[in-house]
Amino acid sequence: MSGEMVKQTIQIYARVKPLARRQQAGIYSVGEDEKSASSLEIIVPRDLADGFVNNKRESYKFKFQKIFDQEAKQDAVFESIAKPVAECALAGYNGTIFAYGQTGSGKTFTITGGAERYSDRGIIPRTLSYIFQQLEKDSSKVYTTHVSYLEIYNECGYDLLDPRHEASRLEDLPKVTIMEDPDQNIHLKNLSLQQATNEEEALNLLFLGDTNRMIAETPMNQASTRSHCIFTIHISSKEPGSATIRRSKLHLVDLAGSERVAKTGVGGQLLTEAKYINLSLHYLEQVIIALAEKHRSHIPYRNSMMTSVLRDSLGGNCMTTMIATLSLDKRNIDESISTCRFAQRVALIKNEAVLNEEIDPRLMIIQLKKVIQELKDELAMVTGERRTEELTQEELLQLDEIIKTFLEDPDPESTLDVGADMRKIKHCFNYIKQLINRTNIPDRSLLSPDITGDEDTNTPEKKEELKKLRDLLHQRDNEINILVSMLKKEKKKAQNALFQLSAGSSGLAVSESSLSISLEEGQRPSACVNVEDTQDFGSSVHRSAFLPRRTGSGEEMSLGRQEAFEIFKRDYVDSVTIEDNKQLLKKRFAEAKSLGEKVNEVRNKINHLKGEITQRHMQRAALELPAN
Ligand SMILES: Nc1ncnc2c1ncn2[C@@H]1O[C@H](COP(=O)(O)OP(=O)(O)OP(=O)(O)O)[C@@H](O)[C@H]1O
Repeated sequence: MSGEMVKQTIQIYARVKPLARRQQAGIYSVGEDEKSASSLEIIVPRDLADGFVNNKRESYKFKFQKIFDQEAKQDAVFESIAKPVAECALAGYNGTIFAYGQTGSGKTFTITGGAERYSDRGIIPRTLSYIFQQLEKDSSKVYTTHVSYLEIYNECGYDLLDPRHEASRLEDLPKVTIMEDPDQNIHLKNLSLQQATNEEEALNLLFLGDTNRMIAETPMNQASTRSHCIFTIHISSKEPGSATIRRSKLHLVDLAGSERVAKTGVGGQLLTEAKYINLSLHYLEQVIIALAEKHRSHIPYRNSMMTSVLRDSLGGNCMTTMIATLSLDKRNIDESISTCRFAQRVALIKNEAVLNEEIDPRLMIIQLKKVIQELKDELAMVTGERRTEELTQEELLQLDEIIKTFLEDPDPESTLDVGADMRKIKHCFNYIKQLINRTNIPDRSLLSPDITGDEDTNTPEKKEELKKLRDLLHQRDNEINILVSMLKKEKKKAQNALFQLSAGSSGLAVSESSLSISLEEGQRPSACVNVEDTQDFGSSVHRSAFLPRRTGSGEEMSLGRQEAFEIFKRDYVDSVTIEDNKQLLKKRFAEAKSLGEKVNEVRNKINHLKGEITQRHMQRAALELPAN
């Protein structure tokens, strides 16, 4: 892990549920006293406090990031609370949003949503929709998304996406268990990660999980108020060709109802453990108390499954947000006060979210292999150890290309760099030796005037002549260079023309003919180059252009070349990029295909309707005729 870190306390929000018709309103007010905070004041009514020795406070004030009052709509809640967390998850940070409150206060409504109206969709479907919209827009990265849906009931974990839910009783399903690795990372056994490539697939998984949650619920077992549900979106992203992968998890958590067995006194004195309905919420509170205390080294995460699963979200590597759901009618004032108190403690917890980056091992291996080869070559040079295995066909072709470029380069400063490999250096010498041997220049003194040792060259006239001849040679060299570059241009033009020609006849022919050119060039044996050949740059192209076209080029490649091509494909540094782009292309193709199918369907419908209309017209015309 590396990269940037964001330190942030857990953000707390409150949401007040609208009053039901017969409920008596409690007294509270929402104040926007500061720029980045709001406050909620709850007044304890006199009649509730009656009967006690009344020296207790009557008004309680709590601070939240923002308070959503009764009329707040789902889209506003999503925009303020969930969108920023979803953005962080897209950027590679972990995020958690959890709803905490008493039974019936609107946790499920806020996290999942109501089923009656589309506008009642909660945070999970809206977040999925937002995330997939963003992924569609960003073609600079390759994204993979998975979801998982965990239910914790009575300290046992269940996979809500397990298809066996329908047929089996909850007790018979395999339990999700916690495993901890040596680095203290939590892994969940028996919890499935299902890939979702688009919003629809992800929503189907959410519905499947919600259905499974309801199946397990019987009148005797009001699981939803007693169980915790954690819907997790797992996102991984990578730039094509880059070795770095970012992974993030976004937990959307609907906790169990937080109410206590016996109502607390209005003052809210602490109750003993036994009075908690839900022991795991008690342990959650313990963790939060421990985290809020300074200098506490031991945090009791392990006491419950829920705190173990959410360990990263509480005082760890995560951007966490809590929504306190409140049912502020008169009867629930004390529960609301205890929910708010809990939230105030949660707000003290500091998290440190780091960018979750890791290196893709496939690309790392390719890069390291290259480095190893370079080091081996250098080592062989230094130790004088000879490398005996023959250079491959591919290496020889590459070398010839480098030598040719070097020889053609008019710049006298240019160097021939083939790396620290004795075999390659030898090959270069051989190449140049053969080149010289094959140039049948009659006057050898022109080739290397300094080593002929001819006495006559010392006379002033001879010297003058020699200088002239050298100048002439230099001039000729320049002319040759100009001609060579002209030829190259012509070659390119010819190739382009060839391309256009073939493209005109069929798209496939283009790739075939261009392949035949490269093969033709590649076939020239590297050791038999002569000056005539090297200067006849255009010839191979022209020749190949009129050669019969190869069909099924792959079959006609020699075994060695085919193998070399496979190796090249595998080891080419951009192979992963190409692979990634292929995947993207495949995805786009599938999208285009399904759109095409839809268009066809609609077209068929239109045709069908047209047919019906024509028939109606005819019927009507037939009816009207006798009347006229
Ligand atoms: N903001 C809201 N607007 C409209 N209806 C709401 C709102 N909040 C909650 N409700 C309704 O109140 C009822 C109870 O809410 P919900 O089931 O979300 O509570 P809960 O806190 O999840 O309860 P439990 O702990 O039993 O799961 C539901 O019928 C829900 O539709």
